[in-house]
Amino acid sequence: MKHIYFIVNPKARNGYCLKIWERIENQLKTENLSYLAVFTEYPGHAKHLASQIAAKNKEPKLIIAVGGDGTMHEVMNGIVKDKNITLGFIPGGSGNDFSRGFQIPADPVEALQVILRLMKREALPIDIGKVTMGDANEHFFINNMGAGFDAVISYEVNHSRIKALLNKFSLGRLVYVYFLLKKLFTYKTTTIDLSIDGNKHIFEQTWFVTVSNQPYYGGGMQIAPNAVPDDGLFDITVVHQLSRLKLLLVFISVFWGKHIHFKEVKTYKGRVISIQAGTSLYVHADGEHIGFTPLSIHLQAKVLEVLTRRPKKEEIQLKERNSNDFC
Ligand SMILES: Nc1ncnc2c1ncn2[C@@H]1O[C@H](COP(=O)(O)OP(=O)(O)OP(=O)(O)O)[C@@H](O)[C@H]1O
Repeated sequence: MKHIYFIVNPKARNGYCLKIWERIENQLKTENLSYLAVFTEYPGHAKHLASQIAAKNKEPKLIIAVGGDGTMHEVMNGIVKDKNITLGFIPGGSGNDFSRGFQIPADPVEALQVILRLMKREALPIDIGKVTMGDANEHFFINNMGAGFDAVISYEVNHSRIKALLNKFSLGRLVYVYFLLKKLFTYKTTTIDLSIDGNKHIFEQTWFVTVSNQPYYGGGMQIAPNAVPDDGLFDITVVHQLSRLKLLLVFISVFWGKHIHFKEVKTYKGRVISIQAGTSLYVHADGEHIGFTPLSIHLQAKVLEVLTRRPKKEEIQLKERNSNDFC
């Protein structure tokens, strides 16, 4: 049996995650499991803790991030080069897009029970993205990254007091709507040079570009409804040449993944992507601000093992083929 470690961000969901952890701990007592739990003390600490755990010895370990997508992002960045780690996630944040995309229950105790069941089976090896920017650091993403308007919004969200206020009333997801409306009338679109697997595209008046490994971001928006995390491809979405008013319409449709039918929304699939713009654009990875364009992204195929209820890509394809044969 793998050693189990929990990395808990007590500040996720503006402190509510600590209460979530107490519920999980109570459940763990009834399961009679041996585990170690550590708490983050500052931004970036989850990455440090995860890499320390991974470096302890070469035995296979299960690390479970308890927090939001930012916590999962940090934990993943801490262990990405270690082959002996399986990652799990218990949603304790405000957005929790990892759990949506990887089919982990929204209720933390249910999520724990699912994880404890999944750990007895094979984990799913998934792709991740490596972002290379002007700085010396490597940044990896597990859900998605974005450059432009969406990254400005996620920057504002993460630095706002309103998030805390809305979280108090369990309305944390609305904070994205608030900042979208706030920035909508002042944001300046720009020309973007996008290269996807060597094919060059130029987009005028671009709002943003996202590169997705799974469908969800921004607290439940299906920005890339067809993204599959173990297919060796990213789903790229470009939103450009759109009036401010129509952007609102597109925004509403994103919750159902219907935005891809607008002519101003372009979608591609690819492995190696570079993004350059006339001005330096804000960039986020998994909703965390990581810097500014220009940048390049390389897909790392099936390098990370995660606990998920998502079937393997091959199983989904087989099911689809069987149901087509039946029709
Ligand atoms: N002890 C701490 N004190 C302050 N900030 C912390 C601490 N531990 C982690 N953080 C920071 O908290 C931030 C938010 O965490 P996280 O994204 O997990 O939660 P969230 O914002 O509530 O959820 P989501 O990203 O799903 O909306 C991260 O940027 C992380 O670096």
